[in-house]
Amino acid sequence: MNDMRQLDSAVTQDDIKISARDVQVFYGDKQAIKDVNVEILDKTVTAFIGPSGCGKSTFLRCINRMNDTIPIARIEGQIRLDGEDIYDRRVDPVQLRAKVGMVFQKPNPFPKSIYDNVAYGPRIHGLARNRAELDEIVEKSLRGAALWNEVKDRLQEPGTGLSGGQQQRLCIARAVATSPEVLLMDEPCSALDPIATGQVEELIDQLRQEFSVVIVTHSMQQAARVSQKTAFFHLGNLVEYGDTDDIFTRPQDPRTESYITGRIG
Ligand SMILES: Nc1ncnc2c1ncn2[C@@H]1O[C@H](COP(=O)(O)OP(=O)(O)OP(=O)(O)O)[C@@H](O)[C@H]1O
Repeated sequence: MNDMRQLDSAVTQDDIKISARDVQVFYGDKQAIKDVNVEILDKTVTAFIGPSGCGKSTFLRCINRMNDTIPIARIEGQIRLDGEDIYDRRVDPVQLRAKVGMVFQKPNPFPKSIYDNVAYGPRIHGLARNRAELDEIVEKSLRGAALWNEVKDRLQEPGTGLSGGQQQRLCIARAVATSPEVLLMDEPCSALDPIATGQVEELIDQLRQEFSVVIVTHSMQQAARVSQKTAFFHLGNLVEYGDTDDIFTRPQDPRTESYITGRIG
């Protein structure tokens, strides 16, 4: 069992969006995640930090069952979204991923127009009854991703023709278009310059007004800037979880302290 810090008593059951219980992940015989227990709050940005290879991305991918796509990956334990077990046999992973969207390290727009990139999810999930409704969703999502003003006059141009930072915001628009409840972001700024990084960070802060955001980051400065909660992972263990301010100023575990002061990692 990890010596994880408890949530503060002000947190109620309603605030908990995701709860993970005794989660283990294996790739073949190798264990990548060990006995992770954590509650992720709604309308909050949670940062996952820790040295390379400690399991941050593996655990993130458990939350929308992206690990299902890796044949040798096996998960034990339980992850609940609003109290529902997401690994229950009746849960359709495609539906789950509409509710729990994901943005990857490298912007990966589809080889389609800007419009069609954003319209893709709503089309496959039947979220619009007609073209006007679809137009509305596309505009709202692009506005939500702070990209509308830059692309409104060229919606039919390819998404791949945008700058890296614009492409990442397009991927965020694509993820928010299905009205997700949780947005998972795996190092979303690592391929971006400082200006584009600033724009995406500002966006993350706006997105948490609507839903729960979980971000994997190598940058402790970024974790401190964007998150309210931080989870520190080390060698597959969730070592410490708590308010971001506390993790960075008063870590309880010597491994967390070593990492934030640059002694491990
Ligand atoms: N598809 C895979 N097949 C086999 N092993 C994997 C796979 N993906 C990850 N691993 C292993 O699982 C462990 C955790 O990797 P993971 O990518 O989750 O760590 P991370 O903390 O996100 O690392 P980084 O910060 O470098 O991205 C590592 O030992 C890694 O080699």
